[in-house]
Amino acid sequence: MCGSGTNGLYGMVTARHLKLMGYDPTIFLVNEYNASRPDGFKLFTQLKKQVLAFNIPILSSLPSNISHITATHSLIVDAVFGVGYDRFKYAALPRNNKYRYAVNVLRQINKVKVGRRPIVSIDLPSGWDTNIGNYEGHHINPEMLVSLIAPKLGVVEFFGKYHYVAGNYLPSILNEKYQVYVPRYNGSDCLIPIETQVEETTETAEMYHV
Ligand SMILES: NC(=O)C1=CN([C@@H]2O[C@H](COP(=O)(O)OP(=O)(O)OC[C@H]3O[C@@H](n4cnc5c(N)ncnc54)[C@H](OP(=O)(O)O)[C@@H]3O)[C@@H](O)[C@H]2O)[C@H](O)CC1
Repeated sequence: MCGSGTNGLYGMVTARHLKLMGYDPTIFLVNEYNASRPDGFKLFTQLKKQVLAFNIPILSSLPSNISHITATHSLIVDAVFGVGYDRFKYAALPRNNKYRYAVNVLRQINKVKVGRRPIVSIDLPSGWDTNIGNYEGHHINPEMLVSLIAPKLGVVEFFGKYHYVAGNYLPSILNEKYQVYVPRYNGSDCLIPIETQVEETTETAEMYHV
């Protein structure tokens, strides 16, 4: 599920990789990239062409029946919102807004108990605030999170099973300037596993031990 910002572009790239690895992804594009952001828009247009050339379907609307999604897909990649998410803007969106719908679909998928489909979030679980995380507690708790460059402040409360840091492209000058904590990559690795503390709640017990 891809949003209309850079996080969504990462989702499209993920779909391309999955296809090349032999999987059969479908992209649900919540909205077209904002044309007033020329660099990103160019990238979006190119990526869209590329994924279509790989025969990856791009849907602009999701089936209203969640069970249809979970029956046809074994894993959901959440690339709807990343650090560009604005919770105040979200709160002001009308009830029938497509971003709201996408976030609600993710929440519904996350609640499914029988025939559960894991969610992998890119950079931040959609609906989480960069600094304060899942502030009202009603957004998704994905099984896996891939933090880009460095984990954001808000994900200290990420209790999913897998957490990785990826995106080893922060120049040291910026690292020093902003005091960003980036764990050390091992050799040519592209990912760093971060230990997670799976919180023992009824929900996580059902998720991981049953
Ligand atoms: N910038 C970097 O150096 C890096 C970014 N990375 C990746 O980029 C994302 C952040 O990308 P950004 O485009 O800034 O934001 P999002 O992808 O989170 O998307 C915001 C878009 O969503 C639309 N939208 C709709 N409703 C809302 C809402 N309530 N709040 C915010 N945004 C909303 C919005 O569209 P508009 O048309 O409304 O402007 C935005 O287009 C980051 O998370 C990484 O994945 C990497 O980290 C690399 C470095």
